[in-house]
Amino acid sequence: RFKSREIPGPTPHLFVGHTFQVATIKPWKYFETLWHRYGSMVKVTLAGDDMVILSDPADAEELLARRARIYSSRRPLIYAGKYQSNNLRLSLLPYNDVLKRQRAAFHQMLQPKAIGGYETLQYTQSLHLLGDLVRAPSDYYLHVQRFPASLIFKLAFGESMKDDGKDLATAIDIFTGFVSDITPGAHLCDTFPILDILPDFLSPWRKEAKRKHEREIELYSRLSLNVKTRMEKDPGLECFTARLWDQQKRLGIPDEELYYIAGSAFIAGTDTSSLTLLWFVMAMALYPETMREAQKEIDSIFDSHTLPTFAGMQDMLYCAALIKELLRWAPAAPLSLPHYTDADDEYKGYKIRKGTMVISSIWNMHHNEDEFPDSYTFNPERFLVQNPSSEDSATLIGEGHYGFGFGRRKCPGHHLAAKSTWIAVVRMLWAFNIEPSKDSSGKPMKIDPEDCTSGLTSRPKPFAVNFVPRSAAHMETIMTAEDRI
Ligand code: HEM
Repeated sequence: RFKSREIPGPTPHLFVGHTFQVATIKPWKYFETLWHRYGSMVKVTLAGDDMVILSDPADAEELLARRARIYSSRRPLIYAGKYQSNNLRLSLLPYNDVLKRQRAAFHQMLQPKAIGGYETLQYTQSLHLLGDLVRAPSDYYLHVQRFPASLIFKLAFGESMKDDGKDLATAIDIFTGFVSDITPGAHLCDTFPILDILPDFLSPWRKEAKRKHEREIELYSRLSLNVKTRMEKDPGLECFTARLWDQQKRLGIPDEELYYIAGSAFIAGTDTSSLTLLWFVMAMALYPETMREAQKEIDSIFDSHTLPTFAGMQDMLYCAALIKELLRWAPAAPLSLPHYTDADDEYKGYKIRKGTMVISSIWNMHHNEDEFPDSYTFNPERFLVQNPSSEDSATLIGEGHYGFGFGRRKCPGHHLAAKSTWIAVVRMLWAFNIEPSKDSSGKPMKIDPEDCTSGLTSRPKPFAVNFVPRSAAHMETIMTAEDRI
């Protein structure tokens, strides 16, 4: 059918292809070795299915953005079987009408014009983060994750997340399960669909998928129905789920789909944003010079009696560069999310078949030494530009790296993520020095960026750091501001 050549790649094993190599931990590391050996387009197979790994952003731009008509699909997990999560969860939907209406709903909530209205909430939640860090600095790992979770929870459901931590724990559990389920090669039945014909008693994964679906739908439906009840008393209630209920009839959204749209916002936004902040804490402990440089800039605008606000954002070029570098150095989703082709295609003389899984390796793109010299070092200076364009800072934070993906499936939350990360980072650096903890002999304890989780997203495992207040005046400002709300 094709006149063109096959994309280079390692020779597949009989029947299983590269299933067992790809499924090893940190697949982005395996793909990094393939990139160095075979070049920026590599093909591997999972038991007959093609997987193409892109390591050059120009190829990803051409295929996933310019040829988006062919390259924007996704595939439900065979593993999840008949459970609704498969055909309702935005990030797994093929390119169809359900996806278009879900993305339109997300766009309404997350477009730049809308997120300007969320600043007050970003101030309150980041102030709570500072307060938590003053009261219990050793629990930083939890506080830092709680900040985006409580922010997005309030945006999605119009109320504060309960203090008992139960909803947060369930959410962390849901996205931890999801990111491991969707990792290429994670479940054998997704690699060998033939296994799906086995009866239930030989298919333990079906029971597990059912249990996960029930827990998700319990959380999402409880929260969404609660919004509906509150809207009866308060028709002007402002939140994403309230707008979804308003539009339900017009857009023809069934109840279960509505629950999943609301829940997806919470889950997709929380995991990526929270782990990005954990990487930030690690970067500051590893690169104290960078921390001091950012603090110099922050101090030139906000004294110890003034909590940082977005008013300084446009002028704080070093902090903007630091956040870009954070998204480059530690991409939340090192392999983005897979895109699937809906038709045969040819590119650069290579054949790409219908049904191919196309992976943009953000990890490899961010380690291209020509574009990012000394790429394993955290160095915001690489993003410092003399003449920034007139674009707003939240837009600028999303540029110059590939951390939010490509084309029609690009992250719809990137403006919100840029601003939330900015306020949390700037306020933490304004208030604290972040330092590695010392062992009993007074030596700084080892912090290793390689010690991180593996899956679709990657977060550093807990590491020992101290949040040291920069002055009594800073702490006083935090406490007084918290008392006022
Ligand atoms: C630092 C924070 C974040 C990072 C690094 C990030 C990164 C990504 C990436 C790489 C993708 C896949 C893009 C592709 O397929 O090409 C994605 C998809 C997605 N993101 Fe984000 N994201 C972040 C925050 C958020 C937030 C705050 C929200 C919502 C409140 C969100 C909602 C989504 C959704 C719904 C998708 C799936 C889109 C689709 O399948 O069409 N993300 N994100």
